[in-house]
This record gives sequence, structure tokens and C-alpha cells, in this order.
Amino acid sequence: MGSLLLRRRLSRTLLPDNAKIYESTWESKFGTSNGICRCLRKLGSSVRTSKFDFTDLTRPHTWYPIARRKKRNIFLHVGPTNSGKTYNALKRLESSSSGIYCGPLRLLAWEVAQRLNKAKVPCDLITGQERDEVDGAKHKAVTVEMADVTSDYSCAVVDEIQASYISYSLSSFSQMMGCKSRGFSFTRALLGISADELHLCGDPAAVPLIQEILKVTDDNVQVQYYERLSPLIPLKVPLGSFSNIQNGDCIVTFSRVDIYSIKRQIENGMKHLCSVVYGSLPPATRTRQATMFNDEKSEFGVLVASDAIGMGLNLNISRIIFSTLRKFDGVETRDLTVSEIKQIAGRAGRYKSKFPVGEVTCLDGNDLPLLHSSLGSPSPILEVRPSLNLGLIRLFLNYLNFDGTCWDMQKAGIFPTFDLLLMYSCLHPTYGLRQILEHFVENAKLSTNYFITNCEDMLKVAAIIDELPLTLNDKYLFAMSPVDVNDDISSQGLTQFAQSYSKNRMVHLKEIFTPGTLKVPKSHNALKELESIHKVLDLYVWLSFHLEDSFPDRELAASQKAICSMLIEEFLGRDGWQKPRPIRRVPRNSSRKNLLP
Ligand SMILES: Nc1ncnc2c1ncn2[C@@H]1O[C@H](COP(=O)(O)OP(=O)(O)OP(=O)(O)O)[C@@H](O)[C@H]1O
Repeated sequence: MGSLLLRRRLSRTLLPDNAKIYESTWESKFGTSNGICRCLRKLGSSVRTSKFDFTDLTRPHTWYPIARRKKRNIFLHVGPTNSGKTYNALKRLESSSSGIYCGPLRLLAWEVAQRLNKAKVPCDLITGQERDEVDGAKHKAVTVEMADVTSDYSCAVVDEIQASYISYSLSSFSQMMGCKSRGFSFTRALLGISADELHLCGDPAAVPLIQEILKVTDDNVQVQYYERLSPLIPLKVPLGSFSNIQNGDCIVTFSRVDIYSIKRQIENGMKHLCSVVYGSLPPATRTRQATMFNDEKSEFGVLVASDAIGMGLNLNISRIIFSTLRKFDGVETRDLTVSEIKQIAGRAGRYKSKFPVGEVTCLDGNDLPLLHSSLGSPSPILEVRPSLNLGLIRLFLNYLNFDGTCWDMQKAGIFPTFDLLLMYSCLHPTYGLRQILEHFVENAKLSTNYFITNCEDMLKVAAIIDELPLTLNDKYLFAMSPVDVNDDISSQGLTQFAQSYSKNRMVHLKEIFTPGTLKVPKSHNALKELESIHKVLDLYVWLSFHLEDSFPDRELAASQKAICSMLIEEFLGRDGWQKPRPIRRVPRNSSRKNLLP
């Protein structure tokens, strides 16, 4: 019946728009790949000889029929950090009869769920790794990948919307958003959420692109510009030495090794203890480190952090101190961009907090001119295609002596849905996932507002997964999973999960990990291993939500994750590097045994 319906639809129209409207319903109707493939095979030559082109992605707004039935009122809240954009959008969400908040990080979704529940607005928390459902909830706080484009809401908020496009000036975010589905998830939320009111919060640089994209959706768009609520003062003197550190200071640096080295130098001075925040710390640990730093009664008055503080955490920072204004961006070591400097510096001084006036300076006086000129200049809008090598682009720009202020190449991330890849695969039955992805991306037709999100990490996973006897659907799922392909332990974990799944469709955590003992790490190198184990456990929990019956040990993985976080915190909570602090007890029902790769 399903195949018949699809066949009728395809043979009736074969118009890209209509096919794409149906596409969102196919998965729910046919479930697995087989239905569509069988159907396409039956259609055979009619599809092959028709003008239908599955790689035509020029009208992504038509992929979301439910949102297109509505004239949405879209409010763009734009301004610098600490200007109250999110605060105002959340007020609307809180007073709405039903709503959804979509944030770029689990921490943000968690914070919003807490806030709404506290305000007696029942709110579910839904991320790739959590499902906390509250009785009677009509509101949801989700990570943007989980944005629901099939229901109707009174109000929706999409936070940090600038993450929807890849930008040279926001390259620290682009690294986070540029791979896999992240950039495209924001675009999907922007085009696909069906809500009477849709509030988008972010950087003013995103306005022209969003306005351009929304020209075809028939929505009402209003832009509301915000000013910073608390002053930010660039200091004329550098810090000079860590002996000048004060409580409320945050030292920003860009490598893990430097974070621990600076923490050690400060704590060796015997005056301050440091919390640390960086990207690969487990989210729960990051939150607790931030909470300790914010807590006036705690001894942890100084924060040493990477640019992970640029987005997501509410921190009571009095002064930001850049230990350097150069960072390695995955391609080369380069100066921070104006936007990066502003975004990080803007974290100092939070409205109505303990430090309402923010200050910013550098460790080294030689960096002050760049700091001051960056804070005094407007954020450039300079976008680049993510699939190109950033280093080469920069060389090219230097060659042209290009200042980057007027090149209007803004583009929003987009990625083919599984359905499109599936249909494409039916026409190329001998291809593995890697070839399908490569060919699809190579042949995709896009309008000028969009680019295809970088899928290099997916391709790396696909190359491994293609060797295994898995369906395309399963391969796609593994390729989309939140594996850190640059982390050996994390990649090994994914490979073992996929191998075990392909053999017997049942993956027990204990079969993957050799039982061992988790210990408080002795050095930050050993700590890295624990962080990687946490990533593998996180991956298991993610897979357990997507392949429920085959990954039955979700609770075990979650409890092991909690143990990992606790051991990491014990390591971080030591007095400097000499005097160990009392170690908190492991909860009775958890076991420290069982896990080590
Ligand atoms: N009208 C207000 N009354 C009380 N507190 C406010 C108000 N507006 C903003 N705040 C507080 O000021 C801080 C900054 O606000 P908010 O998070 O909305 O800023 P933002 O512009 O979204 O910044 P960012 O981009 O850094 O997230 C928050 O702690 C928020 O609770």
C-alpha cells in the first residue's frame, strides 16, 4: 500500500518541490529503506529517464510543508553578548501556551528547561543523550538537532542562530558547527519549525542572510537590535604576570596543555584556586566547574578556560585576560578574528551579576593594540565555503590584499536528508555510503544562499562502516553519531559498536570494554583518556536512543559517565598540584569497576 502510494506520487509529479514535500512523510510511512528502494526499482526506467534530480537542493524551504502552511511572525533579536536577547525571547516562550527552545549546546537546553520548570511552566528536556519528560509539559528545551519540525507551536526560540552559517569571522563556531549536521540543523530549525512566533537570537552579522533566506517563506520578519546592558572596559595595562591575578578573573587560552600549565602556575602562587572549562570536558563537569567559579563562597575564584566559554555558560567574570591572541584553528595558527575577540571579551561583566562592569586585557602588552583595535571595530561579515581549505583562502585574500569587510558571501548550511541519499543510492546500487555522500555532494545543486555542510568526519566514519554488513539506514546513523573522529579512543569505540551491531544486532557495553578500574587520573594526560572514555559512553547512550533494542545498557553507560565526571572533578578539585583535597565518596550503587578500553 505504501509503495503504491509513493509510486503514484512519484509518477504523478516528479517535480522536485512535491517530491521533497512528500519526503518528510516517507520515512514515517515506509520506515526502512526497503520500501522506497523496491518502489524505485519498480519505477525503474521512468525515474532514470525522467528529469527528476534528487541532487537538486535549490528550494530547501519546500521541505517543510507544516511550517509553510503558516505565516510565521519571526523576531530577530540581534546584538552583542550580554545584551538581553535570549532573556527577552525566553520571556515570550515562558508566557506562551506551547513552545520549543532550540540551543546549540546541551548545557543551554538544560538551563532553559530548569528555568521554565522553576517558573512552573512544565518543560521537557530533549537532547541526543537525554529525554527528561515532565508530566503535562507543552514546552520543550532541545538541542537544535532535535528541533521538532512536525508539530505546531505557539512560540519557538532558536538561540545563537549565527551558527547556521559558516563564517570566516566566526571560525571557532564554524569548527563546531561545520561538520556533520550542525550548521544544517540550524537552517532546518529556521525553515522548518512551525510556530506562530519564532524568535531568533544571535549576532547582527546573521541578519542579511536570514532576511534573504526568509524572502521565499512568506513570513513576517522583524529585526530588534540590542545594546550591551553592562559596560565592557578594555584596559590599557596588560596583566604582565600571574601574580597579579584576582578573584573573578578568567584567563583564556587555546590549548588543553596551556590550560593546565596556567592553572598550575596560578595555584603554585598559593593565593587562588582555579576552575577550568574547555570543550572536551564532560558537559556536567563543565557546568559544575562554572558553578564553583560563580559561587562566592567557593575557594575557586579564578577561571582558566578555552574559547568554550564564548557560548553557553552564565559566568560571573570580572576580567577577561587573553593569554594569547593566536590560536590553532585546525589548519594553521592564526590571530583571533574580530568577532572571536569580541565574543570572548564580551563574557566579562554580566548584567545584574556580582561583576556588572567587565574589563578585558592581555597577559602580554604586545597583544594590547590588536585587542583594542578589534574591540573598537565592527564585526566583519566574511563567509567562506567550508569545503575549501581555510589556509588557502586566507593566502588568496592576502594576495588580493582583501580586508574582508565587503565580501558578501553569506551562506547557510544545508545537508541532504537521509531520504534523498536513499533515493540516490537506489539509482546507484553498487555504491557504499562514502561514495553516495561524495557523489551526492559533488553533484548537488544549490541556490546562492546555501552551502553543503562539511561532511569530512562523516566520510571518515563511512569508510569504516562501509566494510560492515549494515543497511544504508544503519550506516547513515553511525555516520551521524556524535563520535569525535579525531580522538582515537572515541573512534575505536564507534568501530567496535558498529562491528558488534553488524554481527548480532545486540551491543552490550561490557563486551566492548575490558573490565578494569577507573581511577582519579594522576596527570592531565591520563585525564584525557578519561575524557575520551566519557565520549565513548556518551556515544553508547546516543546509539541507545536511536537503536533502542540493540543497545540495552543505557543506564549502565549513564552511571559510568557519572563516575567519569566525578573522577575528573576530583582531579580538577585538588589544591594546586600538591595537596590533594578530600575525595568525595562514590555513590553506593555505582561501581568503579567495569570500564577501561
Ligand atoms: N531585563 C532584564 N532583567 C534582568 N536580567 C536581565 C535582563 N535582561 C538580561 N538580563 C540578564 O543579563 C544576562 C545577559 O542576558 P542574555 O543572556 O539574554 O544576553 P544575550 O544578549 O543573549 O547574551 P549572549 O549572547 O551572551 O547569550 C543574563 O544573565 C540575563 O538573565
